[in-house]
Amino acid sequence: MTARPESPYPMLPVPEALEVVLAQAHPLPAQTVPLAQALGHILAADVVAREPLPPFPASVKDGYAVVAADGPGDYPVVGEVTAGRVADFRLSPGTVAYITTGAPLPPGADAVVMVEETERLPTDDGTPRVRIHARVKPGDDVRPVGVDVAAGQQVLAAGEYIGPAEVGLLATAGVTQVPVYPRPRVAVLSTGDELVEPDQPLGPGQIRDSNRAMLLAAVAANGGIPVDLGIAGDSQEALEAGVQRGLAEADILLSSGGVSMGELDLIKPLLEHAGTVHFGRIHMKPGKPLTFATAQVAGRKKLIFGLPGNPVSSLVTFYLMAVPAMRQMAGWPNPHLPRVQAHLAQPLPLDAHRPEYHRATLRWEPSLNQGRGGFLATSTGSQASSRLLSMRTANALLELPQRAGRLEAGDVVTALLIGPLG
Ligand SMILES: Nc1nc2c(c(=O)[nH]1)N[C@H]1C(S)=C(S)[C@@H](COP(=O)(O)OP(=O)(O)OC[C@H]3O[C@@H](n4cnc5c(N)ncnc54)[C@H](O)[C@@H]3O)O[C@H]1N2
Ligand code: MOO
Repeated sequence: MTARPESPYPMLPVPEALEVVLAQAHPLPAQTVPLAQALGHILAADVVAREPLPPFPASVKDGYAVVAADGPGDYPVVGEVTAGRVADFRLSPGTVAYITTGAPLPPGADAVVMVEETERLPTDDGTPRVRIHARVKPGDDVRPVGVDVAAGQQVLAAGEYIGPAEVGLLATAGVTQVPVYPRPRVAVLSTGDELVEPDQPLGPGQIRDSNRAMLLAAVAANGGIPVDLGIAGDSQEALEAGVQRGLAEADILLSSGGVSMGELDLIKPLLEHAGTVHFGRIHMKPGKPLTFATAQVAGRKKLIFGLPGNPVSSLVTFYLMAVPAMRQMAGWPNPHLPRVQAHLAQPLPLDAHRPEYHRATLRWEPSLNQGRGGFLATSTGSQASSRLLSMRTANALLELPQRAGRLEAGDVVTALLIGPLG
């Protein structure tokens, strides 16, 4: 009797595999990008404001600049200051000046009365007059110099994510060349003789290549720069050429297909040859044959994920392993997918042999937790690795334990977020 074929690769638990991946993923060398391209990057240096904001005492309201000690009464309006101008006069006690929101307070004034607390009076000599109804204190409705941002204050720290507010703070500080960690370039190669381009009719035995379009989109959606390597057939030469091109052009290479036990599953041996294979199987479903390798190319370490060919397996393992690696290379201090608790909307069968990452759609349900609210997880249905419809509308992967039996509706599980909670 001959020995049964068996994979030589130990099956790593997912948390251990993720540690192995993250130990290899290092932030890319920092660069400078124009402010208009900074969104979505991680800042690589602290940002300090040189000037205070506001740089002058500024009115908070549309109304009248006054000397607070004057109190309510009728006053001549001796001038006006609108935002962007400065007063060419000094306000004396017993007079007021018209002012708009954001305009510099004229010298001599120490407070603002909003227009709703005043009344225009008829004029006899051409000088406008106003009745002030409100009593104000010095400083009322005035933003002192530096109240929003002090000169020398640190407004952003290295390691922070640049969202819209941070773009605004960079603009406030006058930083138009922004030090950031670049987005990783991620190349995507589909493998398999059965694959044709999505615009092709299907011949016998053929299917359309869905993984490449999907993974290129997933790379872009997760902050990477996608690089399309096309389809490589199941030959050593074609695969080798695809892998070499990916390693030359990108920081991370994603291949899909050809990593399990078939005679044409050539990716593992090819990666053993091209670099170091760190693991060749993980203890989970779907995506058991995920293979992770690194290669040194022109002095730079490249990461390679041999994703399983089944469309669901490739996308799930992309989220679990490649997204954290991409984030770490892009400078994220915490590269992990966010995790929340969710209540099951229906019973779910468990797998006795592997922990499962069950695709589900999470939404906020106000009636959960005795009316305090919580996330309700609705399964996407049959979880076959080939059924991409099981990823449709999924914004979470439920972390189901390896065990016989099932979970019941209402049971609480942890969920990794892979999409917006819309
Ligand atoms: N004897 C064993 N067979 C298999 C095992 C095993 O342990 N022993 N593992 C199974 C598991 S789990 C998975 S997952 C798959 C992964 O297989 P491969 O990575 O080798 O992928 P392929 O065999 O090339 O393809 C699998 C499946 O996916 C389709 N595919 C591949 N690429 C694409 C693409 N770009 N777009 C759409 N569909 C694609 C392909 O046609 C196959 O149907 O292996 C099991 N087998
Ligand atoms: O792990 Mo495979 O992904 O079950 O189909």
